[in-house]
Amino acid sequence: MGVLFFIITSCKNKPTCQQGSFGQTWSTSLLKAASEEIDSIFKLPLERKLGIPRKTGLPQGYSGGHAERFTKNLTWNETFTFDYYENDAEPLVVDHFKSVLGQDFECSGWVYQKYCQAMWKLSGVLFELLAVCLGVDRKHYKKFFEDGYSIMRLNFYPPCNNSALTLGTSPHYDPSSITILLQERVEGLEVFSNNKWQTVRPRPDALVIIIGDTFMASSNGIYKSCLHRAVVNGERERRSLAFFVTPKADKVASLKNTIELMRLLSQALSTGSRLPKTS
Ligand SMILES: O=C(O)CCC(=O)C(=O)O
Ligand SMILES: [Fe+2]
Repeated sequence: MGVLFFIITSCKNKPTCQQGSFGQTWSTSLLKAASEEIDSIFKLPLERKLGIPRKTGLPQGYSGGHAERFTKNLTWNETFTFDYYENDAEPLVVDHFKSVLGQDFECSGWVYQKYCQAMWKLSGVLFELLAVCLGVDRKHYKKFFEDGYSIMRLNFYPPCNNSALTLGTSPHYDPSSITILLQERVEGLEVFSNNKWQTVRPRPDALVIIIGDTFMASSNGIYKSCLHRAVVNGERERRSLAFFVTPKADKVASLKNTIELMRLLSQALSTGSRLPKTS
C-alpha cells in the first residue's frame, strides 16, 4: 500500500514541506521522520520552550520533568505533550503546532499529524488482536475505543553525568488503555518483570506496546498493566515517542461484557482449552 505523507526538506529559516510517496517502506520512514523531528522542539532556547502555553494540572505542553505526575524527585527529561483526535476534516495537530510554536512549525506539525494518524490506525488493529486473544468479539475493543482520543508525548532525555543516581522517568503504570512507544537508538526503557528491571532493547523499525490501567480494567484484569521506567544515559541523548490511547472520558465498560468475559474464561480454564469465540 502506498501512503502519502509530508517530509521536511527545509532550511532553517523557511521550512517547506514536500509530499513524498513511500510505498511499502512508509512506516519505517515515518518512524524515522518522527524521531528526528523531536530535536526541532527540544533544541529551541529554554525561554521559548517555557513560553509554550500550559494549563495547570494537565500534561499538555512543555515540561522539564514528570515531577508533578509520578514523583516528588525531579526526573532527568523534557517532554512535549499534545492531544490527538481522529478528524478527517482538519489537520488538528498541524494547527496546534502552528498555534503554540509558530508558523515555522507547520512541517513538524505535519510529521506528527501523519504519525498520530498511523498510530491511531494501528491501535485499531491492536484492539482487534487483543480481542481475538481474549476470545471476545473481534470488534469489541475497537468499537469501545473508537470514539476515544489520544495523547502524544515526545520525550527527550539529555545525557546525565550522574546516571546511576538519576531516572529519566520514574517507575509507573500508564493510565491509558494501550501505549504505543517508539524508542530511537539509545536504550533506556525498562520493564519490571520476574522481580527485576529488564531492558527493552530499541530497534528502529519496532514499536513497543504497553498495556495500561484502562485496558487492564476493560479486560477484567486478564491483561495486566505493565510497570516501567526510563533510565538515563551518561553520554548520549535519548528520545522516545509515546502515543497513549484512551477511551472517551465518560465511557463506562458494560457489565454484560465483563460477565461474559468471566464466563468464557472460567469455561476455558475448566476445559483446559483456548477461549472460544463469541462471533
Ligand atoms: O522513554 C521511555 O522509554 C518511556 C516513556 C514513558 O514511559 C512515558 O512517557 O509514559
Ligand atoms: Fe509510560
